[in-house]
Amino acid sequence: MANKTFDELFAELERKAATGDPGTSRTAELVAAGVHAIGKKVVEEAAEVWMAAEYEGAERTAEEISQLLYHLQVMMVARGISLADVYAHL
Ligand SMILES: N=c1c2ncn([C@@H]3O[C@H](COP(=O)(O)OP(=O)(O)OP(=O)(O)O)[C@@H](O)[C@H]3O)c2ncn1[C@@H]1O[C@H](COP(=O)(O)O)[C@@H](O)[C@H]1O
Repeated sequence: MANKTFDELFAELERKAATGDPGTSRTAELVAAGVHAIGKKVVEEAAEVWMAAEYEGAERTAEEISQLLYHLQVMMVARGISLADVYAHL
C-alpha cells in the first residue's frame, strides 16, 4: 500500500464511493453495505488495535491503526461527513 496522507486517502475514498465498482473497490462495497455493516467493521478494527497494542508489537499495532482509520473514513463518506466536520471538533 503506497504512503498517503489522511486527506489524500479521504479524497480517494469519496471518489471510490461515488464511482467505484463494489466488485473491485472495498470502499464502494462497504458504502453499499451501509452504516450498520461499516459500524461493525469499525468496532472490530478498534478491538484489533487494542489487542495489538497490548499483546503485539508496534508495527502490528500501526497496521491495525491504519485499518481503523480507513474504516472510520469509510463511515464518514457513508454519512456525508467531511474532514472539516471532524477537524472542527479536534
Ligand atoms: N487503506 C485501505 C484499507 N485498509 C483496510 N482495508 C480493508 O480492510 C480489510 C482489513 O480488515 P480485515 O482484516 O477484517 O479483512 P477481511 O477479513 O478481509 O474483512 P471482512 O471480510 O471480515 O470484512 C482489508 O482486507 C481491506 O479490505 C482497506 N481497503 C482499502 N484501503 C485503501 O483505500 C483505497 C481505495 O480502495 P478500494 O476502495 O478497495 O479501491 C486504496 O488506496 C486502498 O489502498
